[in-house]
Amino acid sequence: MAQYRRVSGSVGLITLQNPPVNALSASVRQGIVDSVKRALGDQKVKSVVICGQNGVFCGGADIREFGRQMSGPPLVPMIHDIEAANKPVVAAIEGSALGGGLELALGCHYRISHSKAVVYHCFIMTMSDQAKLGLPEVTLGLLPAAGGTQRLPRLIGVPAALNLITTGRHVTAAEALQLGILDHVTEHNTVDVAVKFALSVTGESLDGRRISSFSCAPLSDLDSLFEEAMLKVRSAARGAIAPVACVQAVRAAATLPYAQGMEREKELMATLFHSGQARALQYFFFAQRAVGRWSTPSGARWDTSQPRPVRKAAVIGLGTMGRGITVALAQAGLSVVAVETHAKQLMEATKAVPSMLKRGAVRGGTTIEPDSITYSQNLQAVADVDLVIEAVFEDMALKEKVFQQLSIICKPDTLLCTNTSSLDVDHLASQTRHPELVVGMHFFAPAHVMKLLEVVYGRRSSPAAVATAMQLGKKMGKVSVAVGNCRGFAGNRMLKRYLEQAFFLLEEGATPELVDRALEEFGFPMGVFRMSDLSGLDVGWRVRKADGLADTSLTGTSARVRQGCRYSPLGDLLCEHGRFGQKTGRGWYQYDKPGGRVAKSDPWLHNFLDEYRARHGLVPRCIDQQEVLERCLFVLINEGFQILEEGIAAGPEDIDAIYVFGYGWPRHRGGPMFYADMVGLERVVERLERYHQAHPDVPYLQPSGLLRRLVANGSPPIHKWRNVIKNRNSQL
Ligand SMILES: CCC/C=C/C(=O)SCCNC(=O)CCNC(=O)[C@H](O)C(C)(C)COP(=O)([O-])OP(=O)([O-])OC[C@H]1O[C@@H](n2cnc3c(N)ncnc32)[C@H](O)[C@@H]1OP(=O)([O-])[O-]
Repeated sequence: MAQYRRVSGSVGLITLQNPPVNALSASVRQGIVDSVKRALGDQKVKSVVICGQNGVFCGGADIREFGRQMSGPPLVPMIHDIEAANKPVVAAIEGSALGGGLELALGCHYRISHSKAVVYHCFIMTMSDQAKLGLPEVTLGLLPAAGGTQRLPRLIGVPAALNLITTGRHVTAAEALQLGILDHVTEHNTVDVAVKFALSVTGESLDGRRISSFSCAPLSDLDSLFEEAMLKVRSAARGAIAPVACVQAVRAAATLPYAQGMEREKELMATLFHSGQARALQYFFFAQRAVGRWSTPSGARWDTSQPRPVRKAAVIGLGTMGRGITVALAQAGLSVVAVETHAKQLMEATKAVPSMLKRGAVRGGTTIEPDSITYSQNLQAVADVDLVIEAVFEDMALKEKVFQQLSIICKPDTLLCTNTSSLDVDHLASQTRHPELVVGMHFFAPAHVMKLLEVVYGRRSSPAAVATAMQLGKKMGKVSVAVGNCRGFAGNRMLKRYLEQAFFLLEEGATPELVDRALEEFGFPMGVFRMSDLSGLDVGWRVRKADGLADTSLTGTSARVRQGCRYSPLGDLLCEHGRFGQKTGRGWYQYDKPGGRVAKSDPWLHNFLDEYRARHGLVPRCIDQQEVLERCLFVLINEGFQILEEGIAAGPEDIDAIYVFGYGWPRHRGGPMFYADMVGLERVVERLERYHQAHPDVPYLQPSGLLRRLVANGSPPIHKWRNVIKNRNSQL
């Protein structure tokens, strides 16, 4: 709803009231319509201010209403009536003006916002503008269809509007002022300033204040500007339709009169509104927030577990991961002790880390105090820290030793975290005096850039330990997802199945190019083989060797079988040929030099595959893209259901967040579990069964118990899966 009152004698003050972000629900829209009518009809009122309750102007349309039958007054005529008003209307923007919230402000005659100059946050100095403005609809699979695509280009010009609308990025009040979105910023109380301003413009002509009457600033080569914009969104969006529609809508603003532009905006929105991509992106919006409400099977929860304060942290091991973690901690304002026992590696890190920090500071517009990090070759340097993140080589014996030492050196209440990507967290905990203070913090490379953090709780991890790791992740700007302890945790455990299928497809006749093309057309930034070349084939090989799997001396049928299941030694054989991927200039593809980035098809690899198939009596067959997608994705999804069944992840949102933020799953497809829901659970079961019949030596193709149960329960929508997971006999 919206509250209306008269202030300072002649200003009608309309306050949006819909906590927490004053989203424009039906009742808020009705409240605005009623209040504007009242203000315009009251002769004592000479001007109007619109603001939001609790320091937030408006977070936009109420996303929860999108999937339902819309009721209440629509936004477009509501904003039109505000713009057409014969009394000045001023938007007082605190907190956020996003989506429909900014579109509402663009309908007002003046916009004033809050900007705070400088904030010192531990060692980092940031220019902090409290208000954030933007049109993020594209991130929800939509476009700003309450006039945003037509007013913004008229106000700030086509290139700047294209940038904001196609990326959905939020801008600070300072940038918004510079762009011309705002008329004024203040460090004082925004509503008070807006009321004073409203009094000062009473009676002034509004002719030059209605944005819909503006023309877009003329540009010399409009066609090439839009062609370029289209190419850019198509290459960045990888199949997402909303950015393309956004470009088309802005083009309408640049080429058509306002009324026709609005018609075009409406038409384009109609194509997006009920699309699967919009559903996926809106699901993902809420999924990201759901992962913050974590819980563990032992009863620890986000709202009852108190995190400990962490001011000083240590990182052990300054290889690629350790350096990235050090940077992420320093960027979060922590004091960091960075320990590396190898002198050469330490020396390299003392050069690399500051330059990574510098690059990050330039990108983020911040300055950083390099003294926040101290380097040491001696583990004793961690004696007084609150939390340690171990990032040494992925070797259990080495990690055991480190944990035993840490347990002696550190304060008794220091949290001990491991950045292992698959090893047993409970086993590491058992090496310490306080196993309840041990958790996994599984970062993804590069650790200072990638958004995902898997927080792995062990059997004995205390609620406070989990809460502390989750909160620290958030402080580092990560999406922290709490998962249980098992081999590979959630993400890598699912990935293993996906990789296996990709190898099997090669054995059966596919090429890396075919598999990668199918996955990239699906929306992954890189197919599985291009990705393996980038991350290095030797990483998995080392793990397989440690597990006793990578034995290429085996011949005959046993060469392709391990523990009674089908196994492909292709990756092991490539490594034996010294083909580790980009770093050696050869992998599943060839590169112009070691470290080269451009993957080229490699005739050697194709010959190698032919010979391999001939050696093992495998007759290559024609494999199409659909089979590639079904085999690779459905097996990964199936493992996801198994993970849910075992309680390793608490809900499908956790798995989807892990895959979107950590593994490049296209966001406009919502994540693997949402994708399964979209495809239809029955179909997933049917295809898995079919592939399992064809490949009985691959047990993971058998549909998981939970997947079958969901189908038996009538394939409920994804938001009801948790009920079935909780209640094994659920009939919903
Ligand atoms: C014709 C149509 C044209 C217009 C289209 C649009 O406007 S499309 C919209 C364009 N607008 C956007 O895309 C803006 C989306 N919102 C944001 O980006 C951020 O919420 C924020 C920056 C406003 C505040 O960040 P923060 O970290 O302070 O807070 P937080 O993020 O944790 O959210 C707190 C709670 O509020 C909930 N909620 C939030 N917004 C909405 C909403 N619009 N609706 C419903 N609910 C919303 C959120 O789910 C969470 O609920 P929970 O989990 O507690 O039950």
